[in-house]
Amino acid sequence: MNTLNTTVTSEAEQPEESTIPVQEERPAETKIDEGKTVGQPFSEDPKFKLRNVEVFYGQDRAIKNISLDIGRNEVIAFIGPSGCGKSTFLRCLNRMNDSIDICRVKGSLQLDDHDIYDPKRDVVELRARVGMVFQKPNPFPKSIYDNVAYGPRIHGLANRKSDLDEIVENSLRKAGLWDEVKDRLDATATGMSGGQQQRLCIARAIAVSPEVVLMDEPCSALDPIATAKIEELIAELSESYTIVIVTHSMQQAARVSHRTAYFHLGHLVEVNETNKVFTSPKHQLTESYITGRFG
Ligand SMILES: Nc1ncnc2c1ncn2[C@@H]1O[C@H](COP(=O)(O)OP(=O)(O)OP(=O)(O)O)[C@@H](O)[C@H]1O
Repeated sequence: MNTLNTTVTSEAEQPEESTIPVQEERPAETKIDEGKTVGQPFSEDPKFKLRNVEVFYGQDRAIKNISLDIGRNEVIAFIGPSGCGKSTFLRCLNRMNDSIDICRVKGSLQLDDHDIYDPKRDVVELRARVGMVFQKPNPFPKSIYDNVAYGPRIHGLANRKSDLDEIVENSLRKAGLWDEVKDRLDATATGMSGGQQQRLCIARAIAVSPEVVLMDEPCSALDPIATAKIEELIAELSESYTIVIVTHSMQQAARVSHRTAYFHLGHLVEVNETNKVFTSPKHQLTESYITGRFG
């Protein structure tokens, strides 16, 4: 994991600029070459192999010829200024963009060497394998137990009540929530704190045994203590799952991810090991962003 700033602390306590050491020499790359990403966008034996990906909203091209591998059991952070395409690219990975009528995805997107956009693909099954946690916790207005049991029930993962109980308990344990809720599993989930609700959403996502968890700014609605809990959880989950996290917090990217990808105006400008991105960025746009000159 990164060597920059491993202590989990609140963003409020740390101005973004203060912990980012800046290299003495300016990065060599200055221009954006469409389709070219500096650093290490490719890996051996990737979980996701994404090539020449373009995403259009109507006539507008939001993602511009991006190629990237995402490794197995890797935590990769997507960073970049608002509107640069991080969420759009993330949502391609489990076809969440399908629900937006004007959205069109081009290029080759493979999960374990199989086309994610194959028209014959079962999208419900895809989303069980590639789960998602959103910015705002969105538990169902049901009990804590039923939130976690929902996915396993619809996917037929448990034949007996005792099997379902076991899945619910294990998922809540992995999400670091079991001890807080074990005596009130029948209570309604919407009565929990924001941080608890977000951990419940993580438990719900992992209850169907996904291989990948996508997280779109999972801590942006949480206080520093709840944020720290989610970050600890990401570190634990990374032993079993591939995790892709969109974040506006560079400290968070530095704390939780192995690699960081810097997006700019729909381009993937730079990808590298997280500590390299933050200590010796190869592209001037990355450097400008991480040193707070824009974004
Ligand atoms: N549903 C949509 N319809 C039309 N355009 C959209 C839609 N969603 C996103 N866009 C556009 O696509 C571009 C990329 O947006 P996206 O939300 O992916 O960026 P982002 O980097 O995640 O931004 P933020 O950090 O603000 O969440 C922006 O220009 C945005 O306006």
